[in-house]
Amino acid sequence: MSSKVLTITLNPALDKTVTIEEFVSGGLNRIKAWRTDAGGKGINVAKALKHFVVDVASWGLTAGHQGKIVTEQLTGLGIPGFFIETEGETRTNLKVYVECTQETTELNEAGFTVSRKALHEFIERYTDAVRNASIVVLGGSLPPGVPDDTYNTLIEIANRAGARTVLDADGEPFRHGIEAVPYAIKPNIHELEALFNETFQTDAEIVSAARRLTGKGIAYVSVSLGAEGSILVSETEAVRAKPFPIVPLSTVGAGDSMVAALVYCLLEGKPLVEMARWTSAAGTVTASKPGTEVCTLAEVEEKVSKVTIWPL
Ligand SMILES: Nc1ncnc2c1ncn2[C@@H]1O[C@H](COP(=O)(O)OP(=O)(O)O)[C@@H](O)[C@H]1O
Ligand SMILES: O=P(O)(O)OC[C@H]1O[C@](O)(COP(=O)(O)O)[C@@H](O)[C@@H]1O
Repeated sequence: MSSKVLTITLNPALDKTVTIEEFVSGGLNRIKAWRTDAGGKGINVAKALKHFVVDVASWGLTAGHQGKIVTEQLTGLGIPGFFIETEGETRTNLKVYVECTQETTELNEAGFTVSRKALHEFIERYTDAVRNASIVVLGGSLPPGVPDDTYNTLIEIANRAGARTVLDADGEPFRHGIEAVPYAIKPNIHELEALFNETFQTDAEIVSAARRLTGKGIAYVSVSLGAEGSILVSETEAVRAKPFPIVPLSTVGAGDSMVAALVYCLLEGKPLVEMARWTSAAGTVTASKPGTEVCTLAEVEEKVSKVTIWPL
């Protein structure tokens, strides 16, 4: 394994997106259109990085027939993958897009139960692989059987190997992962608030929360704010990005596209202001696409100048 970027998805999914005109709670909802896409945070990051012509490999755990569909989709996209098989079945994550509100509602399953043997084997192979990676992206929920401190373990291994890490997770796995000091993180505002058990009303409050994290040694904290855009913070700079208007078709994968753009900017050595533009443009382009379809390089390049940026 010698890919420059390694993305890790311990809880992959087959994302099933259904489109309905309006949602009738407690009634019959007829599906107008549906599609399935390989999903899970690291997998989506790999899909976007492949579009960005970055040398990327997608690693993780998998199970069952749906797992084969996911890995076959990755192969079809030309993304090298390595997935340890475990018992059970890869989850289906249902995404409901309601046309009249232009909102996406997500119903994510817990995932397969992972044996100690499968996890141990994965960590052994990962330890070898990170020696050749320049950036490691870790993202998403942890399936049953995978301890909450697993991202902490994986980040420490990558740190020791000299690879930069990017973490995008939630709850306890996120909290533990942060203790290992990843190079960059991309919480959405809800994940940031849950981490500190506080609510943040203003940009200044978000920057000050992010600075508590850069103070621990995390180089970049990118906080996404849905349709409101994002805030990118380093130890010395903070920038607010406001996206151009779109018709949202599915916001699924928007956060993952931001992570992919962040990785791309790190590899390209772009300054923080450019990173803020690229991450915002990538997330917003993906939010304008159906299902778990992610932005391409040409689409993002066309939109970076349309992002409004100001310093905080
Ligand atoms: N409705 C929207 N309109 C415009 N841009 C959006 C919309 N939803 C998401 N985005 C873009 O995608 C980024 C990530 O979205 P967000 O929902 O915050 O992330 P996550 O998917 O990780 O929860 C935002 O910062 C923004 O740039
Ligand atoms: O592991 P989790 O937290 O359940 O999230 C998995 C889901 O998140 C996604 O990776 C999308 O994430 P983002 O919308 O944050 O980019 C889906 O493809 C997948 O169904």
